[in-house]
This record gives sequence, structure tokens and C-alpha cells, in this order.
Amino acid sequence: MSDLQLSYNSVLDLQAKNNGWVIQKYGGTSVGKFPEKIVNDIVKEFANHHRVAVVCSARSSHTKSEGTTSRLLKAADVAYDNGDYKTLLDVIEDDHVQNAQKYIHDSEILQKLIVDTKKEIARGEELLKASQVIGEISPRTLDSIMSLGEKLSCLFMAALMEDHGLRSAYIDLSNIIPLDYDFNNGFDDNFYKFLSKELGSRVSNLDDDVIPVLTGYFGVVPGGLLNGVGRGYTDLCAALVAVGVQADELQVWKEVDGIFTADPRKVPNARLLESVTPEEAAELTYYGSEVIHPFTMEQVIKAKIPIRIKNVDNPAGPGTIIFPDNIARRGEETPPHPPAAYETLPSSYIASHAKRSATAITAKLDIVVINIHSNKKTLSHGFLAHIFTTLDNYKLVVDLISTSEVHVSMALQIQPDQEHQLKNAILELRKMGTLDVTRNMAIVSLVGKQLVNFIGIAGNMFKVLADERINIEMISQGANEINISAVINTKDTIRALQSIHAKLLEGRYVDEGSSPVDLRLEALKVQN
Ligand SMILES: Nc1ncnc2c1ncn2[C@@H]1O[C@H](COP(=O)(O)OP(=O)(O)O)[C@@H](O)[C@H]1O
Ligand SMILES: N[C@@H](CC(=O)OP(=O)(O)O)C(=O)O
Repeated sequence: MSDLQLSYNSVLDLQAKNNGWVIQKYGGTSVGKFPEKIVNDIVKEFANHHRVAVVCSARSSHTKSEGTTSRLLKAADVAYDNGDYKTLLDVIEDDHVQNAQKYIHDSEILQKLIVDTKKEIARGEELLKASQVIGEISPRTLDSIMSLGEKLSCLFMAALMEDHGLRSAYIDLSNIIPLDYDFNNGFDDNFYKFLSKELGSRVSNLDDDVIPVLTGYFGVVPGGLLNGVGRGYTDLCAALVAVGVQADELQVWKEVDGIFTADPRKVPNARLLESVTPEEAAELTYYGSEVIHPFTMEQVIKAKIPIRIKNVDNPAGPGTIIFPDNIARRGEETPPHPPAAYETLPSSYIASHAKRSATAITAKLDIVVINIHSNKKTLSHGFLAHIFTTLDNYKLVVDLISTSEVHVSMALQIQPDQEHQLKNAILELRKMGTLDVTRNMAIVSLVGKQLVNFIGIAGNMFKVLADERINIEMISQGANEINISAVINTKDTIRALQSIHAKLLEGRYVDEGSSPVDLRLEALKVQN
């Protein structure tokens, strides 16, 4: 175990004596597959030393795309199209009732859970029926329909805890934001402050031995939670609870041991990272490795609360810590020194770490590249603005862009349900110049806080691709300088990930650890 790991654990142990809070967020598939493990091996264990609050997503028995949230969103679509939404609701009801019967042994707890489940589903049905009659589903209504997923999942988890001898409290957050809340400034700091305070007070008022189980859905927001935050909003909810109670740690429990140097399903040699910075975690999520919702981190980190990604199926593993490499944790008696400025490090040190230059590699699929050659000799005034306005009108987001005097290339992720929007956007963009569209592409991104410091890393990455005879359609270095990306053909993705990983993330230097925090520790050693 590294010094860093020890120091994090020791802070937790220290604070355990004060019975500080640990906030645990469970994803939909974890609730679906491992509910008893969550209660017996994780919640009960942590509750021995900490106050624990649990935040759950909607249940998925297999994958998120077949989970309750996806089914509810589909039901809303079907209702809008005047179709049979009732059949979909029946599937959701059967799934939850059967799940309750499978896991809950006490007949009184089981009966109550089934009654509560059916009551919530009946309310969802009313909403869907009303939407069908009116012929409209507002973002607010869609949010309320979607909230059913988290309500059902949390009713079940709270009941399961009671069934296993714990005291629990089901907390429905769907009304936590008052209808008259002034949202003039959107999701600003005041909103987050308000929400974390409210969330904090809901859990702090409970008896010490009661485990709050909070719906990760946290109320109606303007424009809708889906538009404002997007799927994965329960991560943000858990983060705000952590801030509200000044938790010792926010834990995001998944079905993977933590954050790896690459998706372990695609790169068998991928290594578990001890720690990554919030910027790296956000970048990895954005560019295809669904690690944690990017909004989650800002507020938690401001409150100096570390985030730990852990595996429900391997609770004893250390997980990965997300924390900045340049600020001290709350509760640390002797804050670590800030990392040495790179330029102040001895050249021998820089040379010996020259290969430890990236943290992880990731890939984003379903990418379409649009090239536009302007009709004019140079890009005229308003050309780019017009492109972005058009894409925005069709709710299309550009992941990468590169421009020359008369030419713009853009890479966008297009999900199957966005094809129609893409088609219309292309029709409009064609008026601006010659346009060609390349499909079946992928963005491969090398992510690392240190990338900015290592000259030549981009060249190395592109050389690996060239050696593998992988054609590069577009390249880009992210504005924040912690990401170097290349657009390639989808069929080459796995080969690209594995070869870049082998050349730039494996080997003797990397084996010693390559995260920015490791770099900081090394830098401190050099200084002392
Ligand atoms: N760099 C990475 N580190 C860890 N997991 C990754 C990475 N890139 C992609 N993944 C994938 O992300 C998934 C996230 O875990 P999972 O528990 O399935 O998510 P959720 O809790 O959101 O349902 C894993 O299946 C893993 O294969
Ligand atoms: N249930 C919601 C919110 C969520 O946070 O999901 P997950 O925790 O499984 O990423 C969704 O599927 O989008």
C-alpha cells in the first residue's frame, strides 16, 4: 500500500472516532444485481464506524439501457405518440414486485413494500395518462415520470435494510426544491448551497443509528433534470449530500474496482489507478469512460471531501480516489505541500519520469465527422457562429473541432435517436459550403494532468497509430491541455487503445505509478 493510500485511510480511521458521515452512491445495476451485498457487506460494515447515508439510482437488472429509467423515458415517448405505455409500466411493476418477493423475507415488510410500489406506479400512470390526453410532455412532467425509478429503487433498498435488521429511512427528494425557487441564475453556486444545506438537514435530523436512503432524483429544475444535468444525476445528488453534512468521504460504488488506465473490458493490461484528479475524471467520463458525472466533483472538492470509486463486488479493494493534487484534505493535521512547480524539479528527475506522461486512455464511439469547406475564400464573419447556432438548434454537441482558413472539421457523437436531428442540421449546413460526412468513427483520447509538461507525447501517440497503420481523420489537443485526441475508424478502436496503452501506459516507469498525485509524492521526495 502506498503512502498516499495509507494517509487517506488513516484520515478515515481518525475521523471514524468522531462518527463522521460517509455518503454512498449506488448505481442502478449495483442495486439490481447486488442488493444483499450492499446491505450486509458494505452498509453494515461502514455503519460500525461511521454515519452512513445511501443514495440510489433507478434499478437495472442487467444494463443501464434496459433499466427502469430507460423504460420510463420510453414510456413517456410512447404516451406522447399515443401508444400503449401501460404495457411498459406493467413490465416495471412486475420487475419490482418480483424483486421484492425474491429478497424480502419478513411478510409485513414485503406487503408494505408491494403496496408502496404499486401506489407509486399508479401515480406514474396518472402522469402518463394526463400527458397523453394533453398531447404534451413538458420537461417538468418528464422529470416527475423519471423520478419513479429512484423512488421504487429506494423504497426497496430501505425495506431490505429493515429486513436485515438495520433501521432505515426512505427519503423522497422529489419535492426538495420549492416550486417558487428563483432559478434566474441557473445552476449557480447559490443553488448548490441551498440544495446541499437542505439535503444535509434532511439526513442530520435522523437518529444516529438510522440509515437514510435518498432518491438520487432531487426535484424539479427548470428545463428538466435530463437537460440540465443529464443521465447520471444521482452522482450529483450524492455529492451535494456529502457537502451538506461535510462528509469524510463520498463513495461511488460501481461494478468495477475503480478507475483504470483504460477500460478493462477492452484493454486486458489496464491497471487500477490509486488516484486521479477531478479534471482527469471529468475528461475520462466525457471522452467515453463513464466514471463519474462531471458535475459531481466541483462542489465536493471545494468542500475538500475526497471521492472514492469502489466495487460493490469487491468491497475490500482500495478503489480509486478522486482528489486534486494541489490542495490539502479537510481534517488533515499537516497539509501536504503543494506539488513542486515542474520547472523547479531537477532535470534528472524530469528525465527519469519522461515516460510517465499520461494517466489513462479512453475511446468514445458513435462519432460522425462533418467537414465544411466554405464557399468563400476565407472563413467569413459569422461563419463559425452560424455553424454552432445550427447545431445548437438541433441539440447537437461538438466534441472536437479543428479549423483552417476555409475549412472546419467537427467530430460529434450521434446516438441512434439523434439521426433525425443530424439529417436536418446537415441540410442547413450545406447552404454554407461543400460538406462531407464520415460515419463510423471513434475518438481516442489520451488523458493526463501531466500531458502539458511532456513535449513529444502527442507525437508518440500518433506514431503508435501510424506504426499500427491506423488512419487518423482528425487530431486535437484539448484546450485544458490534459487531453490529446485523435479521430479514427471505429473498427480500429480496440487496436488503437491496446497499442497506445502498451507503448505509453505500460512499462517500467509506469509500473511505479503514473498519476499526478504520485508525481507530487515523488516531487516531495526529491525536494527533501
Ligand atoms: N478507465 C476506466 N476505468 C474503469 N472503468 C471503465 C473505464 N473506462 C470504461 N470503463 C467501464 O465503465 C463501466 C462503469 O462501471 P459500471 O458499474 O458498469 O457503471 P454504472 O455504475 O454507471 O452502472 C465499467 O463496466 C467499465 O468497463
Ligand atoms: N437513474 C438515472 C440516474 C443515474 O444516476 O443513473 P446511474 O447512477 O446508473 O448512472 C439514469 O439511469 O440516468
